[in-house]
Amino acid sequence: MAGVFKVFNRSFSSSASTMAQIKQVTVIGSGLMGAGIAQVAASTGHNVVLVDQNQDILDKSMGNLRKSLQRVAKKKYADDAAGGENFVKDVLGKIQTETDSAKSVLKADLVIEAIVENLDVKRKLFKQLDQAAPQHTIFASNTSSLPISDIATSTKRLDRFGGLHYFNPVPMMKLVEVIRIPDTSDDTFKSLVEFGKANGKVTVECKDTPGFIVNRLLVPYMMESVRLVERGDASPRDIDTAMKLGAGYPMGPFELADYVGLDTVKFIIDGWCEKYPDNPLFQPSAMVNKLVSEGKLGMKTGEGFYSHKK
Ligand SMILES: CCCCCCCCCCCCCC(=O)CC(=O)SCCNC(=O)CCNC(=O)[C@H](O)C(C)(C)COP(=O)(O)OP(=O)(O)OC[C@H]1O[C@@H](n2cnc3c(N)ncnc32)[C@H](O)[C@@H]1OP(=O)(O)O
Ligand SMILES: NC(=O)C1=CN([C@@H]2O[C@H](COP(=O)(O)OP(=O)(O)OC[C@H]3O[C@@H](n4cnc5c(N)ncnc54)[C@H](O)[C@@H]3O)[C@@H](O)[C@H]2O)C=CC1
Repeated sequence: MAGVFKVFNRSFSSSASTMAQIKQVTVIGSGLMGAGIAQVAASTGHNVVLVDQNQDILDKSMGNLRKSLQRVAKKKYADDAAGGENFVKDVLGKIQTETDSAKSVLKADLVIEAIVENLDVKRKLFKQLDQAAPQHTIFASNTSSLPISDIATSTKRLDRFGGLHYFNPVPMMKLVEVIRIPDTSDDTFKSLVEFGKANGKVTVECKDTPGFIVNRLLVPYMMESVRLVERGDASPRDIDTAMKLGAGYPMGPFELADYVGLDTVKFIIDGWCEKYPDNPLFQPSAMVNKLVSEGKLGMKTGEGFYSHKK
């Protein structure tokens, strides 16, 4: 689409190769991923507005973000405690919090959505943001498993829509998958790639295909792990040990599921089961469903497949 839109008070044709320079970033959802994305964006010089449903959630997220920054500072400023403290202060100073999502996007060059993995909720949010955000604002979703097109069609800015898929924990994981839909303009796509690189990440490009690259391979592996347990073939602990020591993975699949969050895991399984009803791998997992119904969501609640209580 070759429309004309405003970038920093200048008019550009979206068909010209002039990328929007991204300085102001709004991150919606301040959970595991949103807080990590906000941290990395602010650490790399961007001004960030971090949004969630209420101030209590935001305060808790900012507490976690501060702890994560302190871990980074400890390494980066190993011999310079004052430098480390300044680093943490400077980064925190670049992050504002907000509970009104429409207000949060008024100055945004880029909005990254990292809310719950539910298509209707994401569409409802983007429809509202589309009316509030300036013309030039690019929208991106961090979805793990939903088609970007299904989210983007809730807006009228398909040419300024794409996927930016970060990995957990965002400050440590080096990859960002950049997803384009057929309508994503070249300028939008380039801006998203440049933003990923400006975050200090390696970017890979992928079409809007289920699970993109990493989750297309990771989800079947994790699903097969839970099937092994459900068939009584091996225990979660032995599978985790086997994959760490036999395949060199930093975490086994059950440790990783607890790390990702079993609520998010369940959203992914349920979504893929609905989309691929004939694939036995994506049938609901009784074990995951039981844990979620008991509120055992993994590390975030202190218990999942394992106990994480200190
Ligand atoms: C099986 C059940 C059924 C499943 C159903 C299937 C559903 C499918 C679900 C798919 C989910 C997909 C989600 C998604 O979209 C994509 C993802 O993100 S997948 C997750 C990808 N992530 C990983 O694979 C993580 C693997 N783990 C690791 O790389 C390491 O274990 C980790 C870096 C997390 C921790 O390292 P470790 O050595 O184990 O522990 P330390 O605590 O010593 O940390 C090392 C080092 O790192 C620093 N650090 C760690 N976390 C942070 C942080 N959040 N912030 C800042 N710094 C951090 C820490 O300080 C240490 O630094 P040192 O200087 O070395 O001390
Ligand atoms: N957990 C993981 O390892 C990964 C998750 N993702 C994706 O990132 C997204 C977020 O996942 P997590 O951070 O794990 O979830 P989370 O549950 O930790 O955080 C989600 C946050 O969004 C907030 N929220 C929900 N609806 C909202 C709304 N309408 N407006 C503002 N805030 C809202 C919630 O209050 C919560 O704080 C999902 O799409 C998930 O699939 C992507 C990569 C890895």
